[in-house]
Amino acid sequence: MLFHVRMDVSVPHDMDPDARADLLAREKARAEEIQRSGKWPQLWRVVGEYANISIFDVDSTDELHDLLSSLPLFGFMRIKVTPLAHHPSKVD
Ligand SMILES: O=C(O)C[C@H]1C=CC(=O)O1
Repeated sequence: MLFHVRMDVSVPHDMDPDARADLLAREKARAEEIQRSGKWPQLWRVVGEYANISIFDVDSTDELHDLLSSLPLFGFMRIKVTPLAHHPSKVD
Protein backbone atom coordinates (compact mmCIF):
# COMPACT_ATOMS: atom_id res chain seq x y z
CA MET A 1 0.00 0.00 0.00
CA LEU A 2 1.35 3.38 -0.99
CA PHE A 3 0.89 6.52 1.11
CA HIS A 4 1.78 10.12 0.39
CA VAL A 5 2.93 11.65 3.67
CA ARG A 6 3.68 15.29 4.41
CA MET A 7 5.59 16.05 7.60
CA ASP A 8 5.85 19.63 8.88
CA VAL A 9 8.52 19.94 11.54
CA SER A 10 8.31 22.40 14.43
CA VAL A 11 11.13 22.10 16.96
CA PRO A 12 10.86 24.64 19.81
CA HIS A 13 13.29 27.54 19.26
CA ASP A 14 14.34 27.48 22.92
CA MET A 15 15.33 23.80 22.93
CA ASP A 16 18.80 23.22 24.38
CA PRO A 17 21.27 23.15 21.42
CA ASP A 18 22.83 19.85 22.51
CA ALA A 19 19.41 18.24 22.97
CA ARG A 20 18.40 19.54 19.54
CA ALA A 21 21.55 18.17 17.90
CA ASP A 22 20.99 14.80 19.58
CA LEU A 23 17.34 14.72 18.51
CA LEU A 24 18.20 15.50 14.88
CA ALA A 25 21.02 12.93 14.81
CA ARG A 26 18.67 10.24 16.13
CA GLU A 27 16.02 11.31 13.61
CA LYS A 28 18.50 11.02 10.72
CA ALA A 29 19.65 7.57 11.85
CA ARG A 30 16.08 6.25 12.21
CA ALA A 31 14.98 7.79 8.89
CA GLU A 32 17.93 6.15 7.11
CA GLU A 33 17.15 2.83 8.78
CA ILE A 34 13.53 2.88 7.57
CA GLN A 35 14.60 3.93 4.07
CA ARG A 36 17.08 1.04 3.89
CA SER A 37 14.21 -1.34 4.79
CA GLY A 38 12.49 -0.32 1.54
CA LYS A 39 9.41 1.00 3.35
CA TRP A 40 10.24 4.68 2.67
CA PRO A 41 11.21 4.85 -1.03
CA GLN A 42 10.80 8.62 -1.55
CA LEU A 43 11.85 11.53 0.68
CA TRP A 44 11.85 15.09 -0.64
CA ARG A 45 12.41 18.43 1.05
CA VAL A 46 9.65 21.00 0.42
CA VAL A 47 11.48 24.03 -0.97
CA GLY A 48 11.67 26.86 1.55
CA GLU A 49 9.96 24.97 4.38
CA TYR A 50 11.06 22.71 7.24
CA ALA A 51 8.84 20.01 5.79
CA ASN A 52 9.08 16.93 3.65
CA ILE A 53 6.96 15.01 1.18
CA SER A 54 7.44 11.27 1.39
CA ILE A 55 6.11 8.08 -0.13
CA PHE A 56 5.79 5.09 2.18
CA ASP A 57 5.24 1.55 0.87
CA VAL A 58 3.82 -0.49 3.73
CA ASP A 59 1.49 -3.43 4.37
CA SER A 60 -1.07 -1.65 6.53
CA THR A 61 -2.09 1.62 8.13
CA ASP A 62 -0.96 0.18 11.47
CA GLU A 63 2.53 -0.42 10.05
CA LEU A 64 2.63 3.15 8.72
CA HIS A 65 1.63 4.52 12.11
CA ASP A 66 4.27 2.39 13.84
CA LEU A 67 6.98 3.66 11.48
CA LEU A 68 5.95 7.31 11.76
CA SER A 69 5.65 7.17 15.52
CA SER A 70 9.09 5.54 15.76
CA LEU A 71 10.68 8.73 14.41
CA PRO A 72 12.34 10.74 17.21
CA LEU A 73 10.78 13.92 15.75
CA PHE A 74 7.27 12.41 15.85
CA GLY A 75 6.22 14.66 18.75
CA PHE A 76 7.47 17.71 16.87
CA MET A 77 5.75 17.11 13.53
CA ARG A 78 2.33 17.71 12.04
CA ILE A 79 1.76 14.75 9.72
CA LYS A 80 -0.79 14.48 6.90
CA VAL A 81 -1.29 11.04 5.34
CA THR A 82 -2.97 10.49 1.97
CA PRO A 83 -3.61 6.91 0.78
CA LEU A 84 -2.80 6.36 -2.90
CA ALA A 85 -4.57 4.15 -5.45
CA HIS A 86 -3.75 3.30 -9.05
CA HIS A 87 -4.82 5.91 -11.61
CA PRO A 88 -6.67 4.47 -14.65
CA SER A 89 -4.94 6.88 -17.05
CA LYS A 90 -1.42 6.12 -15.89
CA VAL A 91 0.80 4.90 -18.75
CA ASP A 92 3.27 2.22 -17.65
O1 LIG B 1 13.75 16.82 8.18
C1 LIG B 1 12.59 16.37 8.03
O2 LIG B 1 11.93 16.56 7.00
C2 LIG B 1 11.95 15.56 9.13
C3 LIG B 1 12.41 14.15 9.17
C4 LIG B 1 12.25 13.33 7.99
C5 LIG B 1 13.39 12.68 7.72
C6 LIG B 1 14.36 13.14 8.61
O3 LIG B 1 15.53 12.80 8.69
O4 LIG B 1 13.82 14.07 9.43
